[in-house]
Amino acid sequence: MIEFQNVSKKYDNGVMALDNVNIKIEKGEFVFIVGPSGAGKSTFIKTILKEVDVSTGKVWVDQTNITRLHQRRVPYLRRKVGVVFQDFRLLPNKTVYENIAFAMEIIGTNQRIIRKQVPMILALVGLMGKGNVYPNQLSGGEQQRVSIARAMINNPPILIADEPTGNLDPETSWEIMKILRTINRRGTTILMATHDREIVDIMRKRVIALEKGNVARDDKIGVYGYDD
Ligand SMILES: Nc1ncnc2c1ncn2[C@@H]1O[C@H](COP(=O)(O)OP(=O)(O)OP(=O)(O)O)[C@@H](O)[C@H]1O
Repeated sequence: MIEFQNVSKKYDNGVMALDNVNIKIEKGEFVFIVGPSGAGKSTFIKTILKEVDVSTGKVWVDQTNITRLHQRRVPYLRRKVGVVFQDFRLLPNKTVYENIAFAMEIIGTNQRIIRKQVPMILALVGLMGKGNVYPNQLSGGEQQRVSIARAMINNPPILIADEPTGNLDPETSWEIMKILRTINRRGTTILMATHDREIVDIMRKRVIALEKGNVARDDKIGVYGYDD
């Protein structure tokens, strides 16, 4: 589903953010990406979204070599990868329903389908009946649920979650993890970058640790393994 073959990324300032990275992630896996600050986690994620171009090596996403992908094709790549961020990134002037519907409108889905699908995804994330409220009327955990709903509404095969629990208390974080686990069990490949030790240690999933741009660990059932 995702493969990095000898991938290096050197930024213009000379920083080697990824240094000969080889990683293969199969369809349906749940993978944690951990590592100290500056280890290359964000660069790794941005590479999959083609927000950064690699310096050398090849990146495959859903059977496409995206290192060769024409800029014109990038929107199609992004449809295959839902993304959730620590800070939710919802549109403040749109309701919950409109935030999610917007993700369907921009790919040309007709309103009849949107009206049917949005309530279904709201039910999946446990927000039934919240379609008409605005993001600032919701708790952090609820906003993150909206952001997951928006990321999943077009049913991408891959979901990237970049520190999705970073702004949430432990109890709310676990509610979010339950939703991600449900989505994963339905077949979506999930990649989650995190600094949350408890979650990584309890979930017992594959853990890839990046350090200074290198894969320092890659364990089928791994642990967080840092003191921060
Ligand atoms: N646009 C950029 N230009 C130059 N250097 C960059 C750029 N983005 C990141 N870097 C550098 O590349 C290295 C890896 O950064 P990256 O953001 O990928 O790490 P990270 O593991 O995501 O860190 P954090 O946990 O703090 O988010 C760091 O040394 C960083 O300073």
